[in-house]
Amino acid sequence: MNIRIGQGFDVHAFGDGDHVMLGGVRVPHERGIVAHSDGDVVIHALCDAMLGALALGDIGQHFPPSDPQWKDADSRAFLRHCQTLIGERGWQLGNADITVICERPKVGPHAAAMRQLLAGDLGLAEDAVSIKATTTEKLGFTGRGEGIAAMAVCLLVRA
Ligand SMILES: Nc1ccn([C@@H]2O[C@H](COP(=O)(O)O)[C@@H](O)[C@H]2O)c(=O)n1
Ligand SMILES: C[C@@]1(CO)OP(=O)(O)OP(=O)(O)OC[C@H]1O
Repeated sequence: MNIRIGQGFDVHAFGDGDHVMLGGVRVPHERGIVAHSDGDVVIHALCDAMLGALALGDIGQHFPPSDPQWKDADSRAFLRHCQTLIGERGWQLGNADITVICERPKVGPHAAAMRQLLAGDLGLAEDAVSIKATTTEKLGFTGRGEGIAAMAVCLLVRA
């Protein structure tokens, strides 16, 4: 087969702070994120999609939350690592589609910046990186504003 598909999902709770990192973009918010790293759910979900397409486990196996090396880490380092793994195995990322799930912050105003940054990091055209967002109509933990979630799907093609 010359194509592979991968999917990823991540959740983080809101905590103290004044911003959330989403797709490498610092988004002002009245809450922060509880996480070992910078808590970027967009990048974590995307990394899990990339690792899933390679059947190489998940982000926690590559960057254990018990390892102080990853405390407050910039999640873009995880993304670059996953991109390297893809290249080493003779694949290249075709496209990625990501959905952020939260009531707030509003993602739409920051989506273009996220696409630009992620596409740059991944060596892709911006139209190969999609960022979408939805609320859960005030239902569940995202609806109550307790946390934020992201889902990602990606396609790998033979290099
Ligand atoms: N955090 C969010 C959530 C949603 N959006 C945008 O609003 C649209 C409507 O959301 P519904 O959950 O009511 O369907 C959605 O399609 C997004 O365009 C957003 O930007 N940020
Ligand atoms: C990213 C890592 C890094 O230690 O920790 P967290 O920032 O807590 O994020 P999570 O989505 O739980 O993924 C696990 C870890 O790999």
